[in-house]
Amino acid sequence: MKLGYLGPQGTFSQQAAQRWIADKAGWELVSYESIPEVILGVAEKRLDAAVVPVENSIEGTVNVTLDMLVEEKSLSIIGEVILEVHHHLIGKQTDWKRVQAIYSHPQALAQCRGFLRQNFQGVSLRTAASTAEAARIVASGPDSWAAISSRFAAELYGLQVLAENIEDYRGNKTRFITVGRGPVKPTGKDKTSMVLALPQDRPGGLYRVLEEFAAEEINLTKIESRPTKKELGEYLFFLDCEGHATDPKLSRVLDRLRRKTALLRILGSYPRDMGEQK
Ligand SMILES: O=C(O)C(=O)C[C@]1(C(=O)O)C=C[C@@H](O)C=C1
Repeated sequence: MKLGYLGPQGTFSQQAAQRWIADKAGWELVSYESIPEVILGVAEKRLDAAVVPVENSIEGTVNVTLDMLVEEKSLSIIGEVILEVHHHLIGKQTDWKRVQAIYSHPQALAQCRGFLRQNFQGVSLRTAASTAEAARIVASGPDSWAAISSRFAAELYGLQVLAENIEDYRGNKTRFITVGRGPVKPTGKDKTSMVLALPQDRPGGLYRVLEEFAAEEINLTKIESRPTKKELGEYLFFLDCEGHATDPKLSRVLDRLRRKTALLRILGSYPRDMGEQK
């Protein structure tokens, strides 16, 4: 079975993918160059599943992942991995004064924005397809280039560490989801993700959705809105809650929501990552 991830070797996505298969047999990892390509790989059945980042504790949602989940209707979420993310400034040499360009993935640059503003004002910030790709670029470029990447990538691409743990807030975590083909059996410690649209713009529309979760005492773990892309001010709502869609309480809620929404799609019920969650 093939599990896709955002490569090249040494990305946080690879670490998350390795965590997801740690207790499973028969999976091999396949590297892709972008998040859309890896998700399409699953939709077009070249892959059995893929691990992709969906949100970060500092920078928020990875929009492309949510958008592709809506577009690719054959996909469902079958797992999650929460990873602690520590960024390091790495390069061919360790003198900060010689750094003229810093490469990284936009999410990583954003997670270290304060550090960069304080210490590298005026230095050119350049985006790369992933943190490991940034390390790879720096390894084959001049000494004045540096990358924001993981320690693992530094070792892999033969680079040195100029500064450690440069993320702007401690406890930086990224949540990844495994996108594949469902359904997944209940484990008793599950989470359900869904996307919905309200029938019309009227007072209390979202409240009437949320009251159903409150009535059954179901804990919501996330709510997020994304534009429908059709009309300014029109939104899709992404909700995550505790429980499996087949649990009696949650399936009662979902039945009632079907009558209260213009669109309701269950993106998946899957085991929660309890590993790094407090
Ligand atoms: O570039 C990587 O290493 C990735 O796996 C991507 C990614 C992301 O898009 O959020 C994953 C974890 C970190 O939040 C930074 C970058």
